[in-house]
Amino acid sequence: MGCTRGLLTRCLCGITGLFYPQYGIVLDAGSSHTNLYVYEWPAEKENDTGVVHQVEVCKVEGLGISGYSQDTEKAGLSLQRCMKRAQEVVPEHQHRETPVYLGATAGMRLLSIADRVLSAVEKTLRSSPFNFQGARVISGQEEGAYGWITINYLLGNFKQPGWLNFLPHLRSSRGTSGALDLGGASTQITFVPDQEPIESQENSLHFRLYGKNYKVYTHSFLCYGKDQALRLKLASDLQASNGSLLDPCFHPGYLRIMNISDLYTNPCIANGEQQLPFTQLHLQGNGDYQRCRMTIQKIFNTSHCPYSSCSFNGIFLPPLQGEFGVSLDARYTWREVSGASQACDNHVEQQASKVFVLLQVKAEFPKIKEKYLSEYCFSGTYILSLLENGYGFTMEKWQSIQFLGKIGSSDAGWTLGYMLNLTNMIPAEKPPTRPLSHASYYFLLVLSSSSLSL
Ligand SMILES: Nc1nc2c(ncn2[C@@H]2O[C@H](COP(=O)(O)OP(=O)(O)O)[C@@H](O)[C@H]2O)c(=O)[nH]1
Ligand SMILES: [Ca+2]
Repeated sequence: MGCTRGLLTRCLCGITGLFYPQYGIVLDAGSSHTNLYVYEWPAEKENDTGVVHQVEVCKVEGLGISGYSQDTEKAGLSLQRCMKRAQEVVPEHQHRETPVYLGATAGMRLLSIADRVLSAVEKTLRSSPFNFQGARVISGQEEGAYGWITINYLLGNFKQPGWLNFLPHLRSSRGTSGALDLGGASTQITFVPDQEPIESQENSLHFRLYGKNYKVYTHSFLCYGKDQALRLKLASDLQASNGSLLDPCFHPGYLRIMNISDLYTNPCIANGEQQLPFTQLHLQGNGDYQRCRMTIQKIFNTSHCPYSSCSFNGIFLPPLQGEFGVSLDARYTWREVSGASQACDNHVEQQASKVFVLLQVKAEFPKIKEKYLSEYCFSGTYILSLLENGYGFTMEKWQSIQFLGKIGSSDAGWTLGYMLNLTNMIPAEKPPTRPLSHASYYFLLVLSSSSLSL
């Protein structure tokens, strides 16, 4: 319908344009995999809180984009299937106006040739019909901040009930939730501490959202995502071994042979390869939850703290306060956390029961891919160690932790917060409460103009 003719059609266009939901696309290029998210919101409410929601998630097949460093073209090609899926989800007449963003996280922070991979990815995204808005490596601080914004936006914690505007002195400082995100190559902790000031500048964020100021603490531990943490642990265990390891963090019956060079050609592991008199690691599982905790404990250096309080490796951490949501990737880990001691602690008397244990773990978690299943003992035990020994979540504070997969229809994770920020959908000031919504305002306008022209 052409929108250039008379007032009435122009207004009608205005109204129908308001009724079209709007869309945004974000690709989360993680160290182990990429997910594409499509978000939707009603056009006339975009500055309200809690109205943007996820309508599609497409898991990109293959590696995380940093895994294509030897063949960067494939990094771009790997995204094509999900980009096609996004074209089916977003109505065709809105493709050109729909922004698409790609944010890459820790896997790309660790890659020296990240730019080459990003330019291959950019080529694919530019060739799509959407409005390409950039592909970049986001910082650990951004990843923590946007994860915090996502969780609190979806929980409605930025929404101040309307009646409080008439009694500002009574305005409830409705609390916000802390956000914990455990990836494969990094992990983030973000929350509003009670204690002021935040002693280290690099951990301090200031937000003004919907008319309220937030002083937020965040830290991203590069190399402490669960995949890199395993490498840190093995590199430490290796120093006191002759090339074969009985590892309590793997279930009995687990066998793995690794090239030492694969372990040490990784920016997370400080050099140590040349001192080793062997080139391969023979790893055999002999699951023991408590001993596994002890071998993991070694990768958290708590020997020095230049602040009033620290987490580990000399990083400032104010006293924990409030509720915490553990986001997305850790959801998988929650299954592992709840099954950790079971997945590790199978004292095995004889060969037969080793097979039984493996089958039992498989039986317990039939849908889980073999790759993840084999690391259940380690990854479940790792998140427990990270929370308790790394961050100091004592057992009673555990009640304050919610393992979040989705909040409503939307995955918890940094991508929604990233898009809200880039599309300016979180105003610094609270939008004026409109007596009428745009749509009803237009409708009345049309009604009055058509009665005039009749
Ligand atoms: N157990 C399990 N883990 C998963 C699954 N999918 C992804 N993960 C893990 O979740 C983590 C995702 O990390 P990712 O976001 O790629 O890395 P980041 O760049 O550090 O954020 C990795 O450790 C993956 O192995 C799954 O289906 N099951
Ligand atoms: Ca991630």
